[in-house]
Amino acid sequence: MTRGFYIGRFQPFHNGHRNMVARIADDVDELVLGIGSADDSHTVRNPFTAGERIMMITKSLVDTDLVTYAVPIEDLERNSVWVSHVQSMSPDFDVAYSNNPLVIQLFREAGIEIRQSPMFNRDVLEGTEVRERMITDGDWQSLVPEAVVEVVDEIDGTERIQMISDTDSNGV
Ligand SMILES: Nc1ncnc2c1ncn2[C@@H]1O[C@H](COP(=O)(O)OP(=O)(O)OP(=O)(O)O)[C@@H](O)[C@H]1O
Ligand SMILES: NC(=O)c1ccc[n+]([C@@H]2O[C@H](COP(=O)(O)O)[C@@H](O)[C@H]2O)c1
Repeated sequence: MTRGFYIGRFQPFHNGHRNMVARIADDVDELVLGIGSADDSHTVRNPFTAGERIMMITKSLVDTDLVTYAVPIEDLERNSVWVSHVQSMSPDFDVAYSNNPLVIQLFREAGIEIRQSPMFNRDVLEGTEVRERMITDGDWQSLVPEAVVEVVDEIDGTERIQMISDTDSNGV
């Protein structure tokens, strides 16, 4: 039995993430999805709470063969102890997945196997692009699983991000 760990902010969970999970499913039996920056929400870069992101992920992955767990991971001031922090919150895992250079470096230094995947259609499958389209009333729905559209609608997510973008000067 192999268990993987895939960390991301998932703001929101989009089709690039969904494709990455499908690819990871070829390697492992179980997958822990780490909800990064779990303590952040209601900003333009991190509009959704950890709980809302867990809803998006759980509902998007109901039809996968994998056993999945979503675990919130708060940010820390110290990168040097971040991997230990992740391990303290997550079920044990054999291999980690990320395309983020800092995350890759930190897992490597901790002696944990880390695998990257190709980027899927990265010109549009990017959280920043999805959030930008939400703010400008563009077509963000085609970039995310149907279940994410339903969750964003349930929580009035586009109204939230549009309101925040008027007051949060930190950009998308
Ligand atoms: N289109 C994609 N194909 C494959 N992997 C992706 C894709 N988009 C993001 N990832 C990877 O998924 C992980 C989590 O990504 P993250 O939640 O930061 O999304 P993002 O699209 O990079 O978002 P943002 O634009 O908000 O920074 C990272 O390792 C990231 O490189
Ligand atoms: N020191 C830290 O808290 C630390 C270090 C590396 C990554 N992270 C987090 O891991 C996640 C990585 O996900 P992304 O690949 O989506 O950026 C982010 O939430 C990021 O904040 C945190």
